[in-house]
Amino acid sequence: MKLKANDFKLLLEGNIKSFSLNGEEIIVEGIKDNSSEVKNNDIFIAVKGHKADGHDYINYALGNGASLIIAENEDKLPKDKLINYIIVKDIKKATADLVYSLNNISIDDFSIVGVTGTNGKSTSVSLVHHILTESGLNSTLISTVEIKINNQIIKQPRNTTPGILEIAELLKLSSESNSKIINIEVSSHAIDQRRIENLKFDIISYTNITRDHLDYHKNFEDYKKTKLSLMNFLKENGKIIINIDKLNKKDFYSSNKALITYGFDESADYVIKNFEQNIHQVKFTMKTIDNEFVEIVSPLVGKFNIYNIVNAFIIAKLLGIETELIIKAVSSFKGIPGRFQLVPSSKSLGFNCVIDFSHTPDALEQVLSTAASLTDGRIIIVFGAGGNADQGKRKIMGEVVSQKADVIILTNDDPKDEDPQKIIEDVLEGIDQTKQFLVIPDRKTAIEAALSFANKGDIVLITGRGHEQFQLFANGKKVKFNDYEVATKCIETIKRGLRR
Ligand SMILES: CC(=O)N[C@H]1[C@@H](OP(=O)(O)OP(=O)(O)OC[C@H]2O[C@@H](n3ccc(=O)[nH]c3=O)[C@H](O)[C@@H]2O)O[C@H](CO)[C@@H](O)[C@@H]1O[C@H](C)C(=O)N[C@@H](C)C(=O)N[C@H](CCC(=O)O)C(=O)O
Ligand SMILES: Nc1ncnc2c1ncn2[C@@H]1O[C@H](COP(=O)(O)OP(=O)(O)OP(=O)(O)O)[C@@H](O)[C@H]1O
Repeated sequence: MKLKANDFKLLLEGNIKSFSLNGEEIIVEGIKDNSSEVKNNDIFIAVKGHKADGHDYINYALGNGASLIIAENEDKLPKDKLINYIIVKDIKKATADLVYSLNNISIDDFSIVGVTGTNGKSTSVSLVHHILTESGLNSTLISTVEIKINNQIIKQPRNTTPGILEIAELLKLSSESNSKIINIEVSSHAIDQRRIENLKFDIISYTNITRDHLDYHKNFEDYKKTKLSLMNFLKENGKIIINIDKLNKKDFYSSNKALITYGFDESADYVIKNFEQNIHQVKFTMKTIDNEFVEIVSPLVGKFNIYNIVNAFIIAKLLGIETELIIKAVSSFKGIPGRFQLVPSSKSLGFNCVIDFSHTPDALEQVLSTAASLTDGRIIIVFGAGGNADQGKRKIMGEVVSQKADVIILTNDDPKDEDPQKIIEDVLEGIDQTKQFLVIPDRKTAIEAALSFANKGDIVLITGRGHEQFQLFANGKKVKFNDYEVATKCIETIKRGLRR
């Protein structure tokens, strides 16, 4: 594609501070914001980030063949050569305007569903995607666990919500596959960093807002404000869905037309009733906004998952799916890996082992309460806290676990760049040391210990890392480690020992 100065003026209307375009036309093959990905005739967008400043890589991008530099800071342009550049006031707006226009992506062609909240995003969007595809509709899923168009995996996610250029690429691919419904998880980081620039949501769903990511956000109020600001991206006739048991209606648009509520609270538009569960399934009744009574059976377990199911039900209804189809699809959705995932082989040892991704105080509380309601035996938990993340939540996680578990084994999660011992000490501050507890930093040994302690009827909960495949240590060290696989192997070893 060849673009002239006037084309850029139109595309970046009102955003240009200064520019210098040498020659008649600029050849544009692609748009990149990472210098190492730049190829001949790509535009390089220089972004000042949290770790690095893209402006420092302009020379590198030019060396890779960039045909044009778009940046915010004119002082950082190379002074020793004649280059094509445009200085803009707002780099995120410029990125979104360019990438969507040059790829002919019209946001209005899509129905975009955004799920946000501290916990329950991946489960909710994945279930919506399952309901849509089971009902014969094309759908795109953008989540922490996977990125899929219909049943085809497109790529492994790096973030919960990808950056502007990656979202644009996924919308383009979706369009080519005739998938016009986009289900995307929206993290608070993504809202703050404007990764969702130019998107317009048909539906925005809030699962809950509890403590997390206070390493990034100044305080809880700032975190909540960021989450709530997602409503600015709602289409004019869009809908907001909230869990009324967990969130305050007053924080959301007051217009009853836009807001749909669910919960056990009788005042909700969708009221959950008569819930019962065992380790394999939940069953409940739901009174819908149309006063229908719907019976739901799902292999997902836990009261928190009932919320996720109802959330997905409402989204699917708003997208036009028939109630009967939704009920059928919900009953066949086995969940996503590492979310209250049962390790079936533990059954033969007389106890249940469950892998769960809880890594916030609220998620731990939900999962421990669920486990407690499912057994008269003990709850043995293997848990830790992640590095490079909210340090203040560690003590609270220790307190929650002390209140709800019978045996606590404190271990390493993903320490990342932090000293694992320091993380353990932060969690220990919250642990009730009169409880039965052990500190076993090596995660495999901790899992082995928990599984060896378990008696008939107990539940062993292994939390914090869910589906993750690698344990992350300092200096980028990655060690293959999946909780489900490790637990399965340990159970096999215990069984072999018993047979001898
Ligand atoms: C702190 C943070 O959130 N960073 C995110 C942010 O990166 P950034 O823009 O700040 O990037 P940076 O590394 O400072 O670099 C600045 C610029 O220089 C460029 N650069 C850099 C190096 C180089 O050699 N050449 C070059 O051009 C980079 O491409 C970038 O454009 O924007 C990137 C693109 O969207 C994200 O991938 C990246 O996520 C990092 C990897 C991350 O770990 N983020 C976590 C905190 C996060 O976002 N988590 C949330 C949710 C988690 C949850 O739900 O629990 C998520 O949405 O994933
Ligand atoms: N609705 C909910 N309320 C509270 N806790 C929940 C809820 N749904 C799931 N959880 C807990 O949170 C964990 C992560 O679930 P899920 O992946 O769906 O959430 P998420 O918001 O996408 O988190 P992440 O972005 O970190 O993956 C689960 O393993 C469970 O412990």
